[in-house]
Amino acid sequence: MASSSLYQRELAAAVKAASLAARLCQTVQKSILSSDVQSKADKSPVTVADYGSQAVVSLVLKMELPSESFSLVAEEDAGDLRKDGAQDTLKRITKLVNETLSTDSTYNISLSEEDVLAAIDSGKSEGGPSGQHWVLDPIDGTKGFLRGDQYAIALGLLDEGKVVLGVLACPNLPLASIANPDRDASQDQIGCLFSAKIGCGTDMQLLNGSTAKKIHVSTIENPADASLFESFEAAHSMHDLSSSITQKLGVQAPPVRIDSQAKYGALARGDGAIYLRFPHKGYREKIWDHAAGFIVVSEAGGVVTDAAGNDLDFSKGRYLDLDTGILVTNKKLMPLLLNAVQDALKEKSLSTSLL
Ligand SMILES: Nc1ncnc2c1ncn2[C@@H]1O[C@H](COP(=O)(O)OS(=O)(=O)O)[C@@H](OP(=O)(O)O)[C@H]1O
Ligand SMILES: [Mg+2]
Ligand SMILES: [Mg+2]
Ligand SMILES: [Mg+2]
Repeated sequence: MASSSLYQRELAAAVKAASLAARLCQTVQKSILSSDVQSKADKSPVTVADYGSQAVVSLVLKMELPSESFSLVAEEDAGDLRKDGAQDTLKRITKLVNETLSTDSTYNISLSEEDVLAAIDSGKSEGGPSGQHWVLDPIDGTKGFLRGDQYAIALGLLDEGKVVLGVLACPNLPLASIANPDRDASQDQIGCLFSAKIGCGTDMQLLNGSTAKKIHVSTIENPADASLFESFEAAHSMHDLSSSITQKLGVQAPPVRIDSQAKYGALARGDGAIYLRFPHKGYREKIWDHAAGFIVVSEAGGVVTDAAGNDLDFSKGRYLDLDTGILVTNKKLMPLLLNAVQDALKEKSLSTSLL
């Protein structure tokens, strides 16, 4: 067990940063305008909320931890916002950031557009195996955010290449199990925050501030009783491959498809027992898409590996170097899951070599 005071200030700062960023995202999601959505060079969407959330997290961490050196590896950068024609968008982001920070009575500041650009661009660190680095996905699941579905603000801290704490704010995740088709959605309390610190377990609280309780992964041992999470977007994970794996395992329930690292949070509290992610060939996973989710699941008693059963290595810079895909489940099911994955991958490579 790690000492309970280790990383305590950092965890409190991370919870505050992610909660304020979630507030900004909720404001934007309520009033999403098509002009708020831009397309990055790789055609993926980015919104005023992605930029605003990144600025808020960066500013709050710096204000809460003023004496510490600051390194942030984050998804977005302000390059497009500095271009001609982006002035109105930048104005809107700056207003949103100032309004969000002013909801916390301890902050009495007014940021300029240049301050906001600088806060966004402070996320350009390369990370790596030495020292401490914050890792941020300001909105994970931007497509889900745009659809009004699940998304997460995902913030982790690396120390000497290892994830030592993580916070996942999931503004649209119900408190009740997301995998239960019989739940009455109109009765749901919505908005969950997961937090984990190395050696200290995982907590969940309502985003609006209820007291935290410890959560644990599912104790299911028979794969027939397990349910599966996977990406909502088929472009992000091969649904046919996870379907052949779950057939081998005898999983009965249909897959639950939700966006973002909300899948890690839902698995950490036992809503489902397996999360499979198989990106199409050539895609390289980024550390911000997994760091917070990884520790939220690990500290809740779960296991996260690549498709060959190797631990994830967050010390290699902005990308995760891994074999084929990501598997998440409890300790009892992992050996069975690994066998099924290996079999399904062998069959897939045989069938493609016959084409
Ligand atoms: N081609 C491809 N393959 C795999 N993954 C990709 C791909 N393209 C994008 N991404 C990343 O997926 C992140 C969204 O997470 P999920 O796949 O879990 O959710 S979703 O179902 O796609 O909404 C998403 O995170 P955000 O950009 O933060 O939304 C991306 O980092
Ligand atoms: Mg993105
Ligand atoms: Mg992401
Ligand atoms: Mg993102």
